[in-house]
Amino acid sequence: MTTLGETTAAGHRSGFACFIGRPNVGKSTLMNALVGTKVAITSSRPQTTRRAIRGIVHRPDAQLVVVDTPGLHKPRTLLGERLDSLVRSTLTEVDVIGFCVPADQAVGPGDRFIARELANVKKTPVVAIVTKTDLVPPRRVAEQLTAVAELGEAAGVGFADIVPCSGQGGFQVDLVGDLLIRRLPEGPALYPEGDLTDEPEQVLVGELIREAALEGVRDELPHSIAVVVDEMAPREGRDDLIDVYAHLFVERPSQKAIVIGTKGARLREVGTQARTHIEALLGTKVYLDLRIKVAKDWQRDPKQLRRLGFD
Ligand SMILES: Nc1nc2c(ncn2[C@@H]2O[C@H](COP(=O)(O)OP(=O)(O)OP(=O)(O)O)[C@@H](O)[C@H]2O)c(=O)[nH]1
Repeated sequence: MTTLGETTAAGHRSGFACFIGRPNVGKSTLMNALVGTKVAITSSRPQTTRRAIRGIVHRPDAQLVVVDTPGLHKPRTLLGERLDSLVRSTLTEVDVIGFCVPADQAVGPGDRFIARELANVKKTPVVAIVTKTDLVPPRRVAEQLTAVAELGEAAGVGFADIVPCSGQGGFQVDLVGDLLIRRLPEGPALYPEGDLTDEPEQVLVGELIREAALEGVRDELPHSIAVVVDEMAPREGRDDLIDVYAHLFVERPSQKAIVIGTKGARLREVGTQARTHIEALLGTKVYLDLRIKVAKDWQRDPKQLRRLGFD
């Protein structure tokens, strides 16, 4: 479904990265600084992975896709006995990991816990990033770089690089990008250039809604249901909520009544079920605005078919 970019020039690199670190160490800020725009999420599903995509760094020589590590933003999970399996599998599936440790706090048990976990992920290179350097004097940054190097040695993680940066201040953000990209395999762009919203994901979301609507309906109705996702975007000022606006089309008013159900009960159920699945797909909370419309005999109308995505 995704059109691959044409950039297959020799030496072009592409792949996936994730950031890991204690809560509040500046992972999201750094990700957004790297991507260059405030993309809370653009979520697509490359190959079979179920990771939500946080953003894509497009460069002439490389494409770096930053994926989310679900759960790690939540202190309870992070400081718990173990990382959940989803996070573990993310760590093994990406090409490079950025391990964030803030410059303004001493290396502590939380960092050591993560470092030990990273030591188990043998195949994936880890770039250690000392974040928030703008908050401390240079001497302190230097001390923290040493402390992080020692942390790596003690835990048995061989850091590929250790780099100081400030996502907020824009200090060495490009260098962080360079160091991550250096660890990616050679390959063509995975997403079209400039593409941060992605239609394929919208198609998948539409499918989830259709699936929920089909549950329990019989006869010819399933073929009469089509879903179009009109818009999907992060809620302004929030990076943990995505608004999804969708229309569910049926062919006749009688079908509309069936889908809506008594006092709207069925449509509400469809919405709830679809939302749960979309949230699992995107790895974030979702507000779903689902409306139903009659598109008379759309299956026989070429114009309607095109509009509903059946080219
Ligand atoms: N001074 C300064 N503050 C920063 C920097 N990066 C992040 N912050 C601040 O630190 C706080 C946490 O930043 P986030 O980017 O949300 O950190 P996070 O690691 O993604 O946090 P969780 O999602 O909770 O794990 C916010 O108040 C940011 O504004 C930085 O480079 N310098």
